[in-house]
Amino acid sequence: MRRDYIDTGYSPKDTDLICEFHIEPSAGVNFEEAATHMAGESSIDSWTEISTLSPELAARLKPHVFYVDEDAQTVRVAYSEELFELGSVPQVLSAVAGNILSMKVVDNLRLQDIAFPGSMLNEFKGPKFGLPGIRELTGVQDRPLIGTIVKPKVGLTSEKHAEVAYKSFAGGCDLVKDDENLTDQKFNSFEKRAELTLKLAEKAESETGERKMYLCNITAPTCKEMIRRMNILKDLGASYAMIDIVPAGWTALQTLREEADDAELALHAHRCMHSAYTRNPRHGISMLVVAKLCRLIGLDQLHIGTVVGKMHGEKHEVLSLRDECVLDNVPADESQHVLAQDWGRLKPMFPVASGGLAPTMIPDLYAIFGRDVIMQFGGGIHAHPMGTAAGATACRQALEATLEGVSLQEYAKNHRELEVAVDKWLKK
Ligand SMILES: O=C(COP(=O)(O)O)[C@H](O)[C@H](O)COP(=O)(O)O
Ligand SMILES: [Mg+2]
Repeated sequence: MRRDYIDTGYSPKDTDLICEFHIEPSAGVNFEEAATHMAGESSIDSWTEISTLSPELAARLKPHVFYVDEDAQTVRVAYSEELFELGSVPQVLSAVAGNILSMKVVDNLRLQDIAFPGSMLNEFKGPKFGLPGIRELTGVQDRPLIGTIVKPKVGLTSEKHAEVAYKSFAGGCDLVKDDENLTDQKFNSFEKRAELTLKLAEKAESETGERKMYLCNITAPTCKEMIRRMNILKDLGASYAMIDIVPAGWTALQTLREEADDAELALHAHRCMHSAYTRNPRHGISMLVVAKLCRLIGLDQLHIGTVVGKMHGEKHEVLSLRDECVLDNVPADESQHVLAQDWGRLKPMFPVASGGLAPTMIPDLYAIFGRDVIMQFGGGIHAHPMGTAAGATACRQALEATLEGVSLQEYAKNHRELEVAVDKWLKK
């Protein structure tokens, strides 16, 4: 292992890929030793001196640990772009989030953020629709979008699934999605579900005069099957496809983005399983990195948390995720371990807030996110005492009240569905 990776006098080149790590050395290992091993193992080196690593090669490709803050247990590393297959997310992760997470010299190690150089951004398509394109597609320009997830998560027949989706659309939802664990089960085959639900989405469109988007889950055992399902949606006239990004994997996402380009399908990124590596603030990979990789590859909308719902995610973290989705230029924020990122030509993604939400939380959600958010209510719609359609209507009424600056209680006086939702969910 070379000893010259710590290099606080180094100023990163514009073409360098920069990573910020949280690093906790194991007992008996000093901080710089751990950082040195981490830098070497994530680039060109091994655990011991290797005769095959010539000084010339090392000088060209060695990483530079240019920022070291032992008190904050934080280092930043600049990597030459030559170390990477510029258009490959899997290869980047194999380098900067691969072996190093397993090393004995650290007790904990977390990849907090990656700042991508322009040379890498140019290798990726980014979102095809993105936030502006989704507003175009749905015809909803000046308010948050309201979505639901058909519940129960799984178990309904295709006919029943389509019926629940129709009621959600008719009641006022802009989007209806499959749940993350519904793909192609015997009780509800992908093809039958897609066909029946898209037909009823169309019916709801003609009845309501509003665009109605069905997000069918194309997560599949192989990329070939995923693409076949995507093409079925395209042939059925769908506008969207949904994918479980973590179980499906990064190669699948890059394949999907390539194939979806001609299919003109907006891509909804469900992030189930992300907590396997994002939840521990001391070890793993941050959700910020996941979000940035999704924008780089080109998903159009991404779950980022709710602050007020059932899933973990503090407000500052959720807002950092929101900014990374929507801003063209993200400023550095040391307190949140966010590196500066210029997104160049890559479009913004639509943030999605979902998980444990009830219609009565809409004022809080709007206060947190503003207009550019997709608010998704699963139980919050399908547990409404008057049924699914009323649950969706209660969400639209709560949103109308919020946008008009009227309290829910006031607005509920002449909006029955909201009144029932307030009785059920507003903390007394
Ligand atoms: O089905 C739901 C929410 O259903 P419900 O509204 O009934 O809780 C989603 O899978 C979660 O939002 C995922 O969490 P996250 O959005 O944090 O990834
Ligand atoms: Mg779900």
